[in-house]
Amino acid sequence: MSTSVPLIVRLLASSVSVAGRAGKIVRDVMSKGELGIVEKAKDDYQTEADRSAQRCIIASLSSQYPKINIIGEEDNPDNEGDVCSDWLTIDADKEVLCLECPSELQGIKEEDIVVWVDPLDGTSEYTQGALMLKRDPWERWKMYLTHPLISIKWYLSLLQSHYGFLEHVTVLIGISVNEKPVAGVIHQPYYKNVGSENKTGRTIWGLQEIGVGGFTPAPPPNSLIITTTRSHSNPVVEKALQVMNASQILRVGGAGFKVLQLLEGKASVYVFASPGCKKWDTCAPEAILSAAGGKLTDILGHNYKYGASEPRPNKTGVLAAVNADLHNYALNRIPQELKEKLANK
Ligand SMILES: Nc1ncnc2c1ncn2[C@@H]1O[C@H](COP(=O)(O)O)[C@@H](OP(=O)(O)O)[C@H]1O
Ligand SMILES: [Mg+2]
Ligand SMILES: [Mg+2]
Ligand SMILES: [Mg+2]
Repeated sequence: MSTSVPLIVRLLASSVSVAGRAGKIVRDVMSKGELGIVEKAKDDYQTEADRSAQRCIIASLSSQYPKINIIGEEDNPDNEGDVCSDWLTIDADKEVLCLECPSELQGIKEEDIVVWVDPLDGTSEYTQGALMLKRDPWERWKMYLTHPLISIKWYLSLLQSHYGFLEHVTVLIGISVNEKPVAGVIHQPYYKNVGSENKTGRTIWGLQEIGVGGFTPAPPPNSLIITTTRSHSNPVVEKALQVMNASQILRVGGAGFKVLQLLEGKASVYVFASPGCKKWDTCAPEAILSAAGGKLTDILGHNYKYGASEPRPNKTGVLAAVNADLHNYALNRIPQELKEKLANK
């Protein structure tokens, strides 16, 4: 790769390639069927796919950009240095390499950059998607035959909903400079490309001032559609949803997938009044959403900072929208009392 390409553009191009490699690891772990689930905390799981994908991403990026501070979600105490050569990816996406460098980022050095890695966003949906894939096809038919009350239609819809969860899974690589997310990658390992392209997965990228790529942006829906957590709700999260007066609430997994829904016109606002999300969940989605003209802040309307010493939790929740007007609308609807509750937690 030519070093005449500006650092931030090279790093984004490398991140696009390595996110695709990590996505393949995520699919391979699922195909082998041994997920190696570890419960890190209540409602917080890690699988072999989270561990392996993170090792692949961190080893690949740090071998090429040794002075960049790379922070990943998972602790991998036993195997930090053990990465097979097949996982080391030094390719760079050719289309991204041709991008212009934003004027503000022309002189930056590796030391100025912090990369936030979420090797698998939507782990809860990944493990639940696995439940259905693991079942033996013969067992499925036996289940149908021995339960005459279960209609084929009902069974197919159940199957579809579990397979559907895998679509929520993403690999997130967020690039921040001077505490601000400036570029990012969301890779969706289970996205099904329709039409002539016979490949699974897609990679969306964004770069400040330049724009977004890897998908076709769509205008927001005509009515207010909110996207929120599927697996980490609580009474405060629900209260913040009730006050929105939305026409529809979509409950899906992962911060990456929810921001994809905003970018693709499936939803207009992402509301999560909980301290559960961390910097690696929001860095890449925020960078891409801002590059597309959207906005992601906490529930109080403040920007998160992405310096290496910042606390990992996004303590005051997440509020994101496809544009500043909708963000403002949602911000004004959240009661002060609820904002204070999160701020004082
Ligand atoms: N209460 C909670 N405890 C732990 N993690 C939480 C959480 N609420 C949200 N998160 C994390 O935030 C991300 C998005 O959550 P959700 O799908 O509920 O919107 C997930 O990332 P991971 O899947 O990478 O762990 C999830 O684990
Ligand atoms: Mg996790
Ligand atoms: Mg995550
Ligand atoms: Mg994760």
